[in-house]
Amino acid sequence: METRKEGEIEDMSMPLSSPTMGSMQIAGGNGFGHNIEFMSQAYLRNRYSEIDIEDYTVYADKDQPLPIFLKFEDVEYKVRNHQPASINPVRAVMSKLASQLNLEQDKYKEILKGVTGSTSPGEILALMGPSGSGKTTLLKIIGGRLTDNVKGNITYNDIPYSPALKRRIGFVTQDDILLPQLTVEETLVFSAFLRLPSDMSLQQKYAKVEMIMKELGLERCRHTRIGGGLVKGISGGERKRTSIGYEILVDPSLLLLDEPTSGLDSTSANKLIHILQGVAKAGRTVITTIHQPSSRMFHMFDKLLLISEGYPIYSGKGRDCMEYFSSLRFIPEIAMNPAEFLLDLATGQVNDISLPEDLVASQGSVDSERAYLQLKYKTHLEPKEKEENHRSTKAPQHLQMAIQVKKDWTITWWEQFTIIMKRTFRERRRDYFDKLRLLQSLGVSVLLGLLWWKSSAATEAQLRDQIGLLFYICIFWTSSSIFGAVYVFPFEKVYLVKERKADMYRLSVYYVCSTLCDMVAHVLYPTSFMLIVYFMAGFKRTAICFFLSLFTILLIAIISQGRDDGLFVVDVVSSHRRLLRPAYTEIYAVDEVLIVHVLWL
Ligand SMILES: Nc1ncnc2c1ncn2[C@@H]1O[C@H](COP(=O)(O)OP(=O)(O)OP(=O)(O)O)[C@@H](O)[C@H]1O
Repeated sequence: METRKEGEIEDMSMPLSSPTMGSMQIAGGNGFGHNIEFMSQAYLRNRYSEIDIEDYTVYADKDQPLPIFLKFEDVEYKVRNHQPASINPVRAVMSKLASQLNLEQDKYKEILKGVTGSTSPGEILALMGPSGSGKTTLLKIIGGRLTDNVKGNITYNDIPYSPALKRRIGFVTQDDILLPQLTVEETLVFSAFLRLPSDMSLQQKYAKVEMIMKELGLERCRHTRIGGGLVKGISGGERKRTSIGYEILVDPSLLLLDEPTSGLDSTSANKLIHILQGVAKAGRTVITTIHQPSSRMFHMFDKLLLISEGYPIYSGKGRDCMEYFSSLRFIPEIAMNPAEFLLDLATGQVNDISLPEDLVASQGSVDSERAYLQLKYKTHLEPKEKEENHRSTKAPQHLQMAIQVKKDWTITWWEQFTIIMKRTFRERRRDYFDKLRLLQSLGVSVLLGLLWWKSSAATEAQLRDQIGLLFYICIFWTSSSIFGAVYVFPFEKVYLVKERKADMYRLSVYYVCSTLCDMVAHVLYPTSFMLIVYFMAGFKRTAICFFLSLFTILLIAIISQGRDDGLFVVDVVSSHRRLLRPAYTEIYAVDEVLIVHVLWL
C-alpha cells in the first residue's frame, strides 16, 4: 500500500483548524488519566455512526492519537501441519505443487474459522475463550504480526493494514519481552525517550514515566532489574505491568493486549482494567484477550467476542450476553460468574447449565453443544455484525488518509543513537566486565607467553615459530569475537524483532550501537592480552612494532564482531535468511585467508 508523507496528507485532506478537543493534546502528549472525563465526552459525541469530521481535524497534528475504527470480517487462518520433509526431491516438488493448488486441505490445521467483529475508539473489546481457541492468533492478525495464510477482510478506518500503522499499534505480548539487565525505571525511561514526541521536554517525559509507574503500582520496584532466565528480577505481575506501561506510555491509537491480567491478584487486575478503560475513553481502541475475568471486570468491557475452537459463539455488548444465551435457553442452574458461564459454554462443560430442549432431545455431546452454539451464532448474530459493519458510515476521508501516513520518527538518527547506545551499554556492561572472561583472556595470554617464552626470529625455523604464534593469536581473536556475537545476538534477537515490529528505531542505529558498544570488550581484552603475550614471547621491543601488532589484532577483533553483528541483523530482517547461512562459512574462510596474508606481509 502506498504510504505518504505526513505533510502531503495534511495539505490534501483538509484545512487545519484549531483543535476542537484542546485537552486531547495533553492526553496525547503528557496527560494520561487526568482528562479522561473530557475525552470520553468528546468520544461519546462521536460514536461510529455519527462521525463529525470537524472534530477530527485535531489528528492532523502528528502527535495526537488517530482514532482507529477497526472492522474484521470472516477472518480465517490456517497453519500447515508439521510433516517431516520428504527426502525424495520428486515427492517434495509434488507436495509443494499440491499445496499451492490447495489439493492438500487435510494437511492444514484451521485455527480461525470465520471471525467477524468491530470496535471503535473509546471501547474495550474483550476476546474470551478457552486456551487454544485462537484469541492470540486473532490479536496477532489484527496487529499485523501474522499475515501469511490469513483470509478475510480487516480494515482500519476502512483501509487494509499497512506498515504505516506500526507506530500506531501497541502490542503487549503474553511473554513480556523486556531487556533483563535494565531496571523497571530504565526500561520505561528508554522507551519514553525513544518514542515520545521530540517537542516534549525531558522533564515532561520523566513526568510521564513517573505517572505511569504510579498508575501501575511500579514505584516499589522501580530500581529492580527486570531479570529473566537465570537473572533474578521483578515478580511476574510486576513484569506484566511493566510491559503494559511500556506500551501505553506512548499513547498508541490501537492497543492490543494478550492476557494482561495473568499473574495479577484480583485487585491489581481490576485496577489494570480501570486503567485500560481510561486509555480507551481517552480515544484509543483497546482489544484484550482475557481468560477468566471477575464479574466486576467483566462488566467493564464494552464488547465481547467469545471464541470456541476458532469459531465465534458470541459477539456483541458484554452486558447483553447473558440475555442472549438465556434466549437460547442456556441458563445457569447455580449462581455463576458470567465469565465462568461463558467459558463453560465455550468448552462444552455444561453440567450446571440447563440446555435448550431441542439440544437435549438430540442427545447432546460436548461437540454437539458447541456446534449448536456456532450454528446459532451464524444465524442470529453474524448477520447482524456484518450488517452493522456494512451499514455504518464509512470513516471520513481524512481519517482514511491519515491511517496511510507513516508517522515521522519522533527523534533524529543521532538522538536515537545516543539513547540506544546508553541502553545497549547498560544491558551488556556486565558481560563486558565479566571476571571469567578476563581470566580466560589473561590465562591464555600467560600460557602462550610461557610456551613462546623469549622466542627469537634469528633463524628461518624460529621465524616460522613466531609466525605460528601470530597465526594463533589471529584465530583466537577472530573466534572470540564470533562467539561474543553468537552468545549475545540470539538473546537480543527477540527484542530486536519486537522493537522493529513497533518501528521504534532505525535498524542502522541498532547495528552501529551494538558494534560500537562491543568495541569496549574488543579493545579492552585484546589490549591486555597483547600487553602480556607480546613481551613474554620476546617480540621486537620497539613502540612502532608493538602498536602495529596491537592495531592489527584490534582490527581483526572489531571487524569480526562488526561483520557478525551485520550478518545477524541481515538474518533477522531478510526474507531469504536461509540463503545467507552458507555465506557465513565462506565469508569466514575468505576473512581468515586475508588476515593471514596481511600478517605475512
Ligand atoms: N504456527 C502454528 N502451528 C501450529 N499450530 C498453531 C500455530 N499457531 C497457533 N497454533 C494453534 O492454534 C491454536 C490457537 O492458538 P492461540 O495461541 O491463538 O490460542 P489462545 O486462545 O490464545 O490460547 P491461550 O489462551 O492458551 O493463549 C492452538 O491450538 C495452537 O496450538
